Amino acid sequence: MENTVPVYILSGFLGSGKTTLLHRLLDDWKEQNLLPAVVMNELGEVNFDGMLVDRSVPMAELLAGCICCSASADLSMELTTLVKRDAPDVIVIEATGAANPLDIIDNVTETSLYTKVELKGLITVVDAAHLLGLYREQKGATYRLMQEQIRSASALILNKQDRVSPEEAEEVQSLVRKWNAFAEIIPAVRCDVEIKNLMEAMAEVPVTGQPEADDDGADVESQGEQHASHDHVMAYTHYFEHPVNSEAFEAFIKELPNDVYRAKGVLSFSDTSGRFLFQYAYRETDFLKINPQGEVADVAVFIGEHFSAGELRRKLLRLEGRLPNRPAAVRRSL
Ligand SMILES: Nc1nc2c(ncn2[C@@H]2O[C@H](COP(=O)(O)OP(=O)(O)OP(=O)(O)O)[C@@H](O)[C@H]2O)c(=O)[nH]1
Repeated sequence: MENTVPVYILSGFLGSGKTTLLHRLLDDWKEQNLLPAVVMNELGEVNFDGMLVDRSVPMAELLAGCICCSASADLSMELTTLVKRDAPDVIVIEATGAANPLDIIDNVTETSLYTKVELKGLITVVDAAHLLGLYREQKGATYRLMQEQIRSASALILNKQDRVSPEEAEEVQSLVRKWNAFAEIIPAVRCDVEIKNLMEAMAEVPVTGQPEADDDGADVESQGEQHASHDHVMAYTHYFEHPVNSEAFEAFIKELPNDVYRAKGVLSFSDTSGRFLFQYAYRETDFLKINPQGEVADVAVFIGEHFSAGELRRKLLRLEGRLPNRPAAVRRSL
């Protein structure tokens, strides 16, 4: 097909490194004088990742919902609008970490029936340490979703190699190979991969959206539960009215329950100047000093399963020196 815009999907569980890879892809395309466009999807109400993307990159945002179910009609519309309005050379879709890629594949291929887009690849970024942890625990829904994301990939980045030993790296690689016999597996730290090799590897593997069933029969089970696999994922967004003490905030993050597996936010601290983008993924925290453009509130999003949003809210209000006016649950129902 001529004059079609290649589309790449970035998949991978929450916090695995998709945005880290996105920046590397964008830099590479810009170096080649190509105009990339981005579709970003977040479970929360705020697009923190988008704040760090160069303003020259056309962007569509699908917020407060998962692209693979509630936002799927919007995805087609956003793709069509981007192509018509910005004429990009390439489009990359960063799905939420809770998304099942099969639905996104369906959506993009359907869009290509009436808009000149062509799905060229699906890159799944895997947090090697997190996957190994879940494999050892055989932990339910998240583990199955990760399997699904790995099976659908046309290239796999086995990221966060700095968090596993060489023996564990080998163990996780053979596990991933068992679930996906075709995709190139590229081990990486901070998704530092040769983009040219990544693109060439993907060109060899078609994106079928029809993962092979493996010998444990888990595929049949997970296909029947495509949406159920992440229905239980919830997000709580907290808007700050006052700066918080940085040490007290770090202590709060350290004590987050295991059911909160991802958090991000923009914060001002009472004991240090400037504003910070904070990231929390699988018990690791990063703070990056930033200077957001335009109006950006101090806000944090917490993502996980079955955690008490009311409890988090109360703790954060205490950190801010505000007393809770009323419990979060009551507030939502008004
Ligand atoms: N230790 C370690 N941390 C990493 C690596 N790659 C990324 N990170 C950090 O992991 C956190 C999550 O990275 P992101 O690139 O934002 O992950 P993501 O998949 O886009 O996250 P969601 O959009 O929330 O699903 C950030 O704090 C990164 O700096 C790695 O190889 N090793």
